[in-house]
Amino acid sequence: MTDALALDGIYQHVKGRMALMDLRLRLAEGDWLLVVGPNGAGKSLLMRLILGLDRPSAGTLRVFGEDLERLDGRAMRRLRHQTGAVLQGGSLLASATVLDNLLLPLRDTAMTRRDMARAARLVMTLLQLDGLENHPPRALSLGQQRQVELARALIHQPRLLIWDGLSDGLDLTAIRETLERLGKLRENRKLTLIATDNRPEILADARHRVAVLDRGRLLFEGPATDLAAASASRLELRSALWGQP
Ligand SMILES: Nc1ncnc2c1ncn2[C@@H]1O[C@H](COP(=O)(O)OP(=O)(O)OP(=O)(O)O)[C@@H](O)[C@H]1O
Repeated sequence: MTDALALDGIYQHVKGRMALMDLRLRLAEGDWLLVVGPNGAGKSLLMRLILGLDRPSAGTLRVFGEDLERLDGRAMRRLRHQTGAVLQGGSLLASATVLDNLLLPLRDTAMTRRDMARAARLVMTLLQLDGLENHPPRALSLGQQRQVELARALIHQPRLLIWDGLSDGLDLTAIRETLERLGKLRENRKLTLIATDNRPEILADARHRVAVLDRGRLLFEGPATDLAAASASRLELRSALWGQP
């Protein structure tokens, strides 16, 4: 079976220094990976590479078997359609309603207005946003705005979801509940998820794979259940997670 994601020897040079070093990673379809690391570890840079927004300085990156380096514009657009992204910094259009924000990814598709409305209803119900369609984003809480961004990233039924900054606008309970809701998409459609955060607390009850990134290096990658044992014997891992030995 084709991997959802395969990174081999990825390096990224940013403004005179190496910001990502020799990253190797494989995810099967339906795998979920939480990437944790302190500020500046390189999480957002990595997400941008996976989304094809930046190109790596070296190494190979395949998404659903496609080598991003070799894709022409058309193939990249096709691949982007299989991917949804929630990035840091908030990205909702302030002048549009929640519904119009949600429909943005469907703008250039052949979908009918009716199918679009159905797709919007599905993601709004999944993320418990019903009733908010005609509100402007500023009328929503930060957490609701984040959920709208998430709904927009899911409206075209992507196979891969990138969520950079789980705790932006959401507390640990809201993150857990949201991941549980997304679990339906994993069961029904084999959604692959890569999510990042700088708070190791989000790993407390993680049931999936986790990775620890620190200063551009992947210090750990594996089942969440193996992390405690690994960090008990590795000072650098404890220090990356908790900032102390
Ligand atoms: N456009 C840029 N110009 C210069 N340096 C950059 C740029 N983007 C990222 N960096 C640097 O690359 C490193 C990794 O940044 P990145 O944003 O990926 O970290 P992060 O792990 O996502 O951090 P955070 O948890 O704060 O979001 C940092 O040292 C950052 O300063």
